[in-house]
Amino acid sequence: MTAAEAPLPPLAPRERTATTAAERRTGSPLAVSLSGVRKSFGDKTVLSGIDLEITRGEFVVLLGPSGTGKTTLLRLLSGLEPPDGGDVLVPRQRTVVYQEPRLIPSKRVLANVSVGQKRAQLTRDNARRALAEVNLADKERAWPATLSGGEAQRVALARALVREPELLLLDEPFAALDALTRLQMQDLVGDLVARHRPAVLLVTHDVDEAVRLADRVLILDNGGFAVDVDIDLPRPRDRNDPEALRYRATFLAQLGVGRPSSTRQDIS
Ligand SMILES: Nc1ncnc2c1ncn2[C@@H]1O[C@H](COP(=O)(O)OP(=O)(O)OP(=O)(O)O)[C@@H](O)[C@H]1O
Repeated sequence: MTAAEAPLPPLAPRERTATTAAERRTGSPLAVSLSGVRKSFGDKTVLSGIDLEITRGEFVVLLGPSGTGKTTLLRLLSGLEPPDGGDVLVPRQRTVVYQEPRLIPSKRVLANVSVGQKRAQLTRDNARRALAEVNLADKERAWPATLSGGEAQRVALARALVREPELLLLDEPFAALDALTRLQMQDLVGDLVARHRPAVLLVTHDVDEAVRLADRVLILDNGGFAVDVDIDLPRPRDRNDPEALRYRATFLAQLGVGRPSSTRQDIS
């Protein structure tokens, strides 16, 4: 079963009568709502009552020390992992991009982009448009094995885009790329998200990536969010901007790197 088919209840923002804090803050309808979500593996509690709202078009980056539950939270949102308790409301149209592109070696690039889609829902034209959006129009007949790592990851992005997700889940999608390609991919993803406006949850270990891309940064620690802060910086962002450096230093400190621990109050 694909994530898009997983049996989680869809959120229907237009049917909501009450306006949530997140909707008031951003002016956009809600895409994700978690309430009191708990998850343990054996006697290890990973998520101990998570509340989270993400609005349509909001780019949320999730940081946290290794093993704190970032991927578990992403898997809950994708529908691949059931919660032990609490409510998970996500849109039906959601898709995940992973660290590795997960292309089908025996299918050409265009077929990889449209894989799993019903003919009625998706024409080859849509797949071609998505490939053009990731600057790979000339690769539609290429085999995955002939692509560079960055190209393969752009095909994975096109495959996600073509589904027009309301929720885009990104699980360290740039982690395996070289530094220059990583920066180019960050810009590309930033542009694509601005154009398509899904809600986004990006899991990463890269604090610079968080400051460059996020509308909002969460740091997961000890089963809950130690930090939940809006990144109030104009785009495109300059990583050497003093305010960007201040966010960076604060997040690193919260993650136990650099100066002593800081919290949300230091930033806002
Ligand atoms: N299926 C599972 N069975 C048992 N334990 C699990 C399972 N999935 C995750 N865990 C445990 O839950 C904790 C959180 O794992 P998770 O992969 O979500 O962390 P993470 O923050 O994404 O880590 P990293 O940054 O290292 O990728 C870890 O201690 C992990 O060993």
